[in-house]
Amino acid sequence: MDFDVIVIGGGPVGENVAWRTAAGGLSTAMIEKELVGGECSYWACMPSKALLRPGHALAAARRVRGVDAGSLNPREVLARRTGFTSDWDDSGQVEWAESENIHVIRGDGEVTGEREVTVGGEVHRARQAVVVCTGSVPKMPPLDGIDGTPVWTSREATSAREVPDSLVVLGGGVVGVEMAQAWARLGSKVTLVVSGDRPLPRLEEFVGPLVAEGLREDGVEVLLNARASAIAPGALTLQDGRVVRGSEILVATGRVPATKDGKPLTIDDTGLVSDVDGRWLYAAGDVTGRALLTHQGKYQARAVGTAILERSRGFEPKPWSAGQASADHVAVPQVVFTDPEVAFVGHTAAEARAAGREIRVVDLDIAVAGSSLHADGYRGKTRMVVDERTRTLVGVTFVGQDVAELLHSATVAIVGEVTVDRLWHAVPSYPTISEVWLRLLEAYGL
Ligand SMILES: Cc1cc2nc3c(=O)[nH]c(=O)nc-3n(C[C@H](O)[C@H](O)[C@H](O)COP(=O)(O)OP(=O)(O)OC[C@H]3O[C@@H](n4cnc5c(N)ncnc54)[C@H](O)[C@@H]3O)c2cc1C
Ligand SMILES: NC(=O)c1ccc[n+]([C@@H]2O[C@H](COP(=O)([O-])OP(=O)(O)OC[C@H]3O[C@@H](n4cnc5c(N)ncnc54)[C@H](O)[C@@H]3O)[C@@H](O)[C@H]2O)c1
Repeated sequence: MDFDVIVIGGGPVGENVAWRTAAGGLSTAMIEKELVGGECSYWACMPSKALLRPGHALAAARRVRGVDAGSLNPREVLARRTGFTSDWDDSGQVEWAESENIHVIRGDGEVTGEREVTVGGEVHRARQAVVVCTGSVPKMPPLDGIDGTPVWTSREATSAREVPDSLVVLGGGVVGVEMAQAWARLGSKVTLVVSGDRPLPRLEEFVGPLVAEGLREDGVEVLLNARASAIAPGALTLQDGRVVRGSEILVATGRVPATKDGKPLTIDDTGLVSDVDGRWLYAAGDVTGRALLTHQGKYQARAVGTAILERSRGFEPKPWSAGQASADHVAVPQVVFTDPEVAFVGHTAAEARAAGREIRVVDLDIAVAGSSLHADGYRGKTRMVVDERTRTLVGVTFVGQDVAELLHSATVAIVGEVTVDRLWHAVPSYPTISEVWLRLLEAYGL
């Protein structure tokens, strides 16, 4: 069949591209080989956060004197999680797509020529654009025995129907720390194997140790500088000869783009794939390797959808217009949903220095009236990285209970290029944790 736009991959990113082009009047098909809604809805963001939230609610209640906190009921927690995945049934999302005039095609889509996509032997043509939104897949480390050993990936870790007695988690990235805490709080005996000196190594250096401390308080054994060399059912061998055992082993050592060669599709800010002539092939989301995050992929999707529509009408999108994902370079926000929570946006101090910026770093404990009311003995830290030349923020990190909702303030400040002098006039309400902004600016010297 012929369409104006063909989107390959019906995850959150593909859905958003298709939604935008269909709403703009372009006939749009979306091809999905598994479940419409993608990784995020069924095996990633939603079920992982559903597994974490009950434990966080309980921990929060226990930190307020006078509250008689109960305990977790793992069966109910798992049932609530399953509710968020609609029991791995995508009929609701298919219904939504069709109600938005998106033509859903089931099957494995492949680009077989210019503006041509083949699904199950049937060739479809796109008059305007083909958009690749195929996401990413787990990356397996080169360990002896990895091929013959059944392991958990993030899929099993988010969809398991029972709490394993014990769990070994290999990899101290975001998936590793979130799933280690979720399953530990549900009663599993968890060992987290981290190859470096701290988990979350790409974040500000104070983040990983605080998260490791939180995990240890939940009974997780955190092994640092522990390099794995071999794997067998229920046993992970480290390079120093130690063997770590568990009823399941979760391999959480990163993801690779879902392309034939595992390489990302490099794009410009309108989503056009580099080195392809004719301006017809676009990509967005995890497959581009830009930021493996649902919200940022959906932002790219909105840019791609807008760019396709504008080009179909003879216009060229400009930087920072809705047709370009300009913020990808300056302000990608992310929350790690552990307890303590980690929320950060923009560049770390190390990244800013490496980029040659003249910066000033302000570090503070989160210790304001709002935090002390929020939880007895509240512990948290924050860092603000300021470009001294423009007096604007380039990065902000918060670590502590319930800091996630603080993050958007930092994102707005960075994207808006608000100077610290003007930020001074954004008065945080008393007594909220946002008062930490005032303390940061005072510590900066205002
Ligand atoms: C455990 C875990 C937790 C996460 N938690 C968060 C979080 O809290 N917040 C956050 O922002 N991000 C989170 N992420 C990242 C987030 O899941 C991804 O960034 C997001 O799913 C990317 O969306 P996407 O549409 O690009 O890809 P996907 O969600 O992977 O969707 C791609 C879709 O394309 C389909 N597909 C692939 N190839 C083809 C083909 N050839 N033909 C047809 N269909 C195809 C796939 O079946 C899939 O449905 C998490 C990831 C993991 C693993
Ligand atoms: N809350 C969220 O936003 C959220 C949650 C989960 C995942 N995600 C996204 O999904 C993506 C994938 O997450 P991830 O945790 O799989 O990847 P990651 O890249 O964040 O972390 C992988 C970790 O594994 C380590 N590692 C790699 N090879 C190893 C080996 N052989 N032995 C031991 N450790 C090894 C790496 O040093 C790294 O710290 C992330 O980029 C993240 O953006 C986001």
